[in-house]
Amino acid sequence: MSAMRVDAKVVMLGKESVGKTSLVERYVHHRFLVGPYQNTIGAAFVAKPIQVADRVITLGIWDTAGSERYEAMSRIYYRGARAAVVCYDLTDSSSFQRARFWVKELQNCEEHCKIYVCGTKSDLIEGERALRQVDFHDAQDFAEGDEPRPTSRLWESVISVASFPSGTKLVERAHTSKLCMLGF
Ligand SMILES: Nc1nc2c(ncn2[C@@H]2O[C@H](COP(=O)(O)OP(=O)(O)OP(=O)(O)O)[C@@H](O)[C@H]2O)c(=O)[nH]1
Repeated sequence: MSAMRVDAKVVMLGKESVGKTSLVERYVHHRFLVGPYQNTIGAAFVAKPIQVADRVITLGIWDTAGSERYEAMSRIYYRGARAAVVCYDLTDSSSFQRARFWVKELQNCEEHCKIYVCGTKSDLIEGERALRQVDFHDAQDFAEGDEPRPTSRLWESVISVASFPSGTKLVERAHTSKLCMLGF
C-alpha cells in the first residue's frame, strides 16, 4: 500500500481540554462529539483533502495532546508544519498563557509556519459574559503583536468573521470553526 501524500502539515496546539480535537472533528467529520471528555494521548493524525482553486491538496492535521506531560512530543509534531492552530479557551486565562508559550516557541523554531490563534468555547460566554477570562483586545493585541513575526490571524467568532485592518479574522466557536480559513 502506498503512503498517503500530504501536501501541507498542520498542527493543533494548546492547553488540554481547550477543544483542539473538537475543532478537528468539526472540520473533518462535520460533527461535535458529546459525551465524556477523552484527552488525546500523544497525538492523532487525520488527512483532509481540500479544493484550492483548480486542484486538490491534502492537509495532514496533527492534533496534539494538550497535557504538559506530552510537551516534548508536541515539538516533534510541529516540526515542518506549514500552519499551526494555537487554541485557548475563552473561559480559562491559563489556557491563554499556554497559547502564548506555543506561539513564542513556533516563532522561534518554525520560521515558515503560519500561526493562527483561536479562542474556543464562545457558546459558554454567550449567555454569561462574566465567564470570559480572556479579553478580546488582549488577544487581538497579542496576535497582531510587536513580535518580529506576528501571528497570521486571530479567530474568535466564525459568525462575525470580522476582518481587521491587518487581515486578522476572528473565529470563536469550536462547533462552527472552519479550518479551511487557513488560506491554502
Ligand atoms: N461548550 C463547549 N465545549 C467544548 C467546545 N469545544 C470543546 N468542548 C468540550 O471541551 C472538552 C475538551 O474538548 P477536546 O476537543 O477533547 O479538547 P482538546 O484540546 O483536544 O483536549 P486534549 O486532548 O486534552 O488536548 C470536551 O468535553 C468538549 O466537549 C465548545 O466550543 N464549547
